[in-house]
Amino acid sequence: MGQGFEDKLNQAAEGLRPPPLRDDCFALPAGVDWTPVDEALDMLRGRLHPVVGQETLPLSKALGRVSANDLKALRANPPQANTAVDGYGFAHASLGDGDQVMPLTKGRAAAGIAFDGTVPEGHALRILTGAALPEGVDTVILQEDVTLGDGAIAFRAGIKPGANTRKAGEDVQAGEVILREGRVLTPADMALCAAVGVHEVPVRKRLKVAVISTGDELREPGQVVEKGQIFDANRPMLGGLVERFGYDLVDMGRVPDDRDALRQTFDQAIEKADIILTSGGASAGDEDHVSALLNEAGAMAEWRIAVKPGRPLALGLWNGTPVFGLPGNPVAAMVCTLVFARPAMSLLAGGKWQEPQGFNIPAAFEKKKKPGRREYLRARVRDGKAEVFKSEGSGRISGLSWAEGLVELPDQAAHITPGTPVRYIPFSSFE
Ligand SMILES: Nc1nc2c(c(=O)[nH]1)N[C@H]1C(S)=C(S)[C@@H](COP(=O)(O)OP(=O)(O)OC[C@H]3O[C@@H](n4cnc5c(N)ncnc54)[C@H](O)[C@@H]3O)O[C@H]1N2
Ligand code: MOO
Repeated sequence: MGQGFEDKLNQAAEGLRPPPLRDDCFALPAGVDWTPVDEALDMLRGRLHPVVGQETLPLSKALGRVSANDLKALRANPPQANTAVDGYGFAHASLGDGDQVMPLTKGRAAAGIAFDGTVPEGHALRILTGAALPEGVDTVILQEDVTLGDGAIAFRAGIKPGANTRKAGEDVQAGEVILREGRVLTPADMALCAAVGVHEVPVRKRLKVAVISTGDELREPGQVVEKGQIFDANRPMLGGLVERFGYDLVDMGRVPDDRDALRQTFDQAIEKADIILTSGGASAGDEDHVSALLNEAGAMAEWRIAVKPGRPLALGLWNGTPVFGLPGNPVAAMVCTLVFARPAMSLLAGGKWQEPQGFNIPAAFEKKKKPGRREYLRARVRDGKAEVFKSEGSGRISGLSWAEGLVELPDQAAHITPGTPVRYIPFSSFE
């Protein structure tokens, strides 16, 4: 290396100083448009629609599926007036004043075994819980409130008309809409459908979600690892979330930091899936091939969302199939999945936009938060207070496992001290 070269280098270096360290290395760069979380969510909400077809399933197979139509009751619940207790039934209008003594009619009414006949005025009939009210009965007295004699009962004055009975259709009327289109069927919904005679349900086909991990450093758990290599933690996590959400997981494995390999995997994934979730390579580094490839496809939006963790979220379409390029850091990948991909997938699956239900509880921690972005902290509730994980490091997977939900801190500045109400969202609220 000659003297000339060194002179040139010195000249070039003149005035060249390393940049000062920033006291907040997450400060928002000037001139970059950071999209607030709510704006990003509104955009997803406005732009996505169902992409899956329909099928009709027997009720027994419909748990967790998305209803494709409004469902109507084929029959009322209860279908006929019946008694809520074991006791004696009669017509209230036939009661005289004061305490009562009533002769019993022969026979009885039990659930599923109707009393065939009319109970004469001034008479009572033995009746068991769930039995349809026979002709001549509109009121039932609890068996504990009567003295049973030979062929007659005695009871105190004061029973109200209709006591201890359920009216036909008091819960659901025949023809009433019981569940709206887009409803994800719960075990309770199964009971409701069954009760009103709905035994077949038009549902959306299951959304198929491809999951891909990207990065040269990744190996499969159980494989031999060399220096610099790590086990792929995001894929089992994202696969687990997809299955919890009730979608079909299409596991596309790991792809190295190689644009052609990723292109091939995307091509294969869109044959098998309705949406692709990738993790890693979402920002704009030399090896961030997810964003580069989506960019190349011309249908890429690199969303720099004002959120922590999870700033780089690459959204794009690969031949019309949506791709969520999640950040590589596992904590960011999970938070972005819950906050952004979860409601988006729900719309694609024919369901409703999902607003996670959070609630305000006192903080058990202290934190000063700067303005300008929303923050999600790994959290759990103990003794009615929100505890947060000891570190906010985005690679601290143990904290994800420790947590049972997230504390959501608002976009603006906040100084949280123990006792300050904070919004806690349990993980279960995202399912
Ligand atoms: N100069 C800058 N560098 C980084 C910035 C920035 O703003 N300027 N943002 C940081 C943030 S925040 C995040 S998050 C990451 C996101 O980047 P990528 O999505 O491109 O992710 P990678 O660089 O591929 O990986 C990040 C990190 O996560 C590990 N990783 C990736 N995949 C997995 C996996 N399947 N299982 C376990 N761990 C995984 C990877 O090894 C890296 O350590 O960028 C920051 N950089
Ligand atoms: O905030 Mo990144 O999105 O560290 O994980």
